[in-house]
Amino acid sequence: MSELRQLECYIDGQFVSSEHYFDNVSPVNGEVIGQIAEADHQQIDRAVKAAKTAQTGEWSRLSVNQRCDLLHRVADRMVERQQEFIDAEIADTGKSLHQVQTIDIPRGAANFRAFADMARHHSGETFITETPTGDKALNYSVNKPLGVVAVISPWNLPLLLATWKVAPALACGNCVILKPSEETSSTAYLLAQVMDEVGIPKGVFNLILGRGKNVGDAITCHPQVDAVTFTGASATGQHIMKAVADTVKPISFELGGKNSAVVFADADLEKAIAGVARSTFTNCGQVCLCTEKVFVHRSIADEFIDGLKKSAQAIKIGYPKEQDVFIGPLVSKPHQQKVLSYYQLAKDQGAEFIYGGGVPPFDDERAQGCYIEPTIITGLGDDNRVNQEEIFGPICHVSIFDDEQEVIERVNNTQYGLACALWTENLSRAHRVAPQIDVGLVWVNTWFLRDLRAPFGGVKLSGIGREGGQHSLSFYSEPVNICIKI
Ligand SMILES: O=C(O)C(=O)/C=C/C=C/O
Repeated sequence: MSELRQLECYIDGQFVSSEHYFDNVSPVNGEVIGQIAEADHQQIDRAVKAAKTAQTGEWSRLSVNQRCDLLHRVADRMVERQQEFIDAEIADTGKSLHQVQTIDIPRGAANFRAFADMARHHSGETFITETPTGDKALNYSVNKPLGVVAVISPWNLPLLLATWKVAPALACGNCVILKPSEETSSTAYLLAQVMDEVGIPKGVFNLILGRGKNVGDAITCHPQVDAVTFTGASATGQHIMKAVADTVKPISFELGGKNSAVVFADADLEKAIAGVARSTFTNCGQVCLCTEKVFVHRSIADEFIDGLKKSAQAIKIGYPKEQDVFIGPLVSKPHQQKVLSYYQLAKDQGAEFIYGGGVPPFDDERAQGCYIEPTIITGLGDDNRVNQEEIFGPICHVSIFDDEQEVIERVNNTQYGLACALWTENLSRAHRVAPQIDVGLVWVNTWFLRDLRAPFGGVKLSGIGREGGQHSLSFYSEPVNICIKI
């Protein structure tokens, strides 16, 4: 961990020091665990220019197979260094060892392998054309890289979400400027080391560190940045969209959510209780796909709520590496204050607290951390701010419904449209209801079960576009139609 005491930018194949640094603070106990560089605009310009130059250098002369073999080597090296990635992700986020070992870090290498393999089969289209006037032509398309892609990644699943975009961007032949969240830059720094060790040509992958407010626009608005892909808060997405509008560059946004879980009377109640507890409290509620609204059928409401409360009570909160810990702290003091402000709002609005509502009474260094209690509330209307605004913490509001059409309308009563989890053992109901929910992802009798080939993204305030499988290959490429007169 000592080498993570000072995180540097990686520009044009070199780790470079910066004039300014800011503290990396542990969310477990509030201690300063290191320093993070803050790039200046000259460094950002150098990184973008290096990426532009690399675009027409050795990287562009590699075959797709050579490029994808290199990305498999990146994955291999990440696996070799996985313990360092695990320790770094935990140091930055405080999330549990179980979560980091089973979700965050394995998906880093998996993202590189998945997109390296998909890119090998990224094909074009071919048409033999005969026009009404008797002209004949061969029309085909070739896929070219966009050029320099800015990847702006969030703090909730740092390595998973950075590689979810860096992998396909590189697999499609682009060069990348990665700007991780200032809250969680350590695994991105290790990724830069891996790129360097594997021999990704200089300038192809660049790491720019710093606080979004100081470096974000300088990256996204840079005239030689050809595309922007961002996962994070909807408000930030709106800001980026405005900032880059004059350059008309392609954007791919996976933004906020206010996701529902619906438990029908014909659900397997035990599975639904466990599934909703998982979709609400995983990663301390800090996943864009997490459940914040639960709709349960009246006939099973008491039993369900009792079961969900017992699940919340059984959650062990503690040190990330403590045995059986399910959740650690929230990512930062400001975020803890934001989530607590919604707990207070719920209290002020007269919500009934079924469980939680405060901060765990740690009497040790964790009292200086960003811990918070898993919370279950009920009694607020669908239009209440608590039920309309993304909280991004371990809290859900439970509402009762009576019939299918009613609950579909209530689930869709939101500005967001990312994910939904339906719990029913009735196949017809599952297939009937799922398409009526205005989101990008519907899970039935599960949650966060992911196929990297499937379209991933949201509608309304939850984002623009889809990534995953062919959708990533399409976003990170420019198809060119070539027409040959024959
Ligand atoms: O699982 C994924 O590929 C993904 O993108 C997850 C996003 C979660 C955002 O908070």
